[in-house]
Amino acid sequence: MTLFDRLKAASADDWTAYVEHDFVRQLGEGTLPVPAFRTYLVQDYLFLIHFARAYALGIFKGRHLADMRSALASVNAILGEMDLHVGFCAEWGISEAELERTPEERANTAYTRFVIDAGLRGDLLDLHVALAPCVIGYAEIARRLAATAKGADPANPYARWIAEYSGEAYAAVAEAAIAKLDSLGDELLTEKRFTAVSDLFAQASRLEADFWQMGLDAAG
Ligand SMILES: Cc1ncc(CO)c(N)n1
Repeated sequence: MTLFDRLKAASADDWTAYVEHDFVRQLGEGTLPVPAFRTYLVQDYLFLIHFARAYALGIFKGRHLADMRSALASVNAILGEMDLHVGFCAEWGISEAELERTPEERANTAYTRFVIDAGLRGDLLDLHVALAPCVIGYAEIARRLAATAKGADPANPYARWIAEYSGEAYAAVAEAAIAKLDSLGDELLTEKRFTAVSDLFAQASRLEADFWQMGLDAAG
């Protein structure tokens, strides 16, 4: 069993509330109100900036060159993908100026700063456990949606989002994150520490669910 599967099993209810959130269900069915998705997209731009900062912290916290290099590659990948995200936002009529000027929603602040704090206070294992629900969760969500008729239907307005996160490139990122958790666990996890690490995973999963809810709330 991977450490990721063990963490997921220990937080089964929080995990399910995140990956099967109403926002996700409506995204898959193509019924999600556009204002909910737009709010989500703008906030996700702001989220990704802090996500890059969290990986940058991984360079700082790395004990081995390999850890520092893989964190650097992640920072590069996220910053590179910001262009894609900006382009995707443009398709939804969201300009770069709007992305820049929109204030961060509190659910976004809570989540991103929680992850950064987990890494600041702890070590690389704490940081990667706090990051796991984001990276690995999106792959799991999109894979499930892509396997449904409505999720795979090009007429679904959210088909591109589903395709992006269910694609091979993102699946490889998620697989790497699962493997990274295992190698960090081998190095740093003790059974005594499991509860604290599991609490981080559960909290990050709840904050992901709040992030979806933020989108739904914006649609009223
Ligand atoms: C809120 C959130 N979680 C996870 C991901 C996956 O990278 C994302 N883009 N946004």
